[in-house]
Amino acid sequence: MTAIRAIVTDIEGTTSSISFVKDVLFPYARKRLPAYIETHADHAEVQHWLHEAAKEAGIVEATRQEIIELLLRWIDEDRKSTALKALQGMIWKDGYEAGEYRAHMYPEVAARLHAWRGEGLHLYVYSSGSVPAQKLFFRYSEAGDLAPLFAGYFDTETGPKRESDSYRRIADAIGERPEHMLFLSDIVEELDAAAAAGLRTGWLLRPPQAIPAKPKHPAYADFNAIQP
Ligand SMILES: CSCCC(=O)C(=O)COP(=O)(O)O
Ligand SMILES: [Mg+2]
Repeated sequence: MTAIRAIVTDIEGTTSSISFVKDVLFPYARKRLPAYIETHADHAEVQHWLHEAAKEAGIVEATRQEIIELLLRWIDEDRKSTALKALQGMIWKDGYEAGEYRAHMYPEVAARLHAWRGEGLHLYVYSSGSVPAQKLFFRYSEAGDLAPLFAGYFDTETGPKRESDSYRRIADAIGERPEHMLFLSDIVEELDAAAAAGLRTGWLLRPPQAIPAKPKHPAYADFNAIQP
């Protein structure tokens, strides 16, 4: 079998629990988003993402209040909007820096990432969370600063996670052939897209989820079960 040289990992449901994202990060951003936008309305980056959100919603002219309500609705719907994710990331920064939370890591993840890195594998992240949010997530993790382990980060600016072209772009960006790359995720549609681009796949089915008798992708209960 072709050697794996690069591992690309999803975050939510793969390295970390869905509940940390949904029950800690999303409510933190939801509570602070209206005030954050009001107080940062003259910041170029905030203006850019508010404009992108309006464009995504097909709104030609909107008041700031209407955009805020739109973004709050998208948080509730867990919409994987690049604009929303960028704004959420800016808000989460304050919470990490103030020590209000640290990113959850499943217990074996940090040691396994260190081991893979020690074996010479190159590690990357591909998540719907913005690249700045991903960097904060691994920098302020429960298992310490894991950010130095990663050679690169990709978000939906590279493309949607359920489209195979996104994985081809990641392969091009890191200069690796798809068959030497392993993509880890909890979402079958993401794994299908990665496999269609020629990547190897690993399906994380964290307990209490059961591993099916004939899984559609190689399936693992945790990172220790993966042998790249
Ligand atoms: C990077 S931190 C927050 C994660 C997030 O907002 C999200 O939508 C996670 O999606 P994933 O693609 O990692 O399942
Ligand atoms: Mg996921």
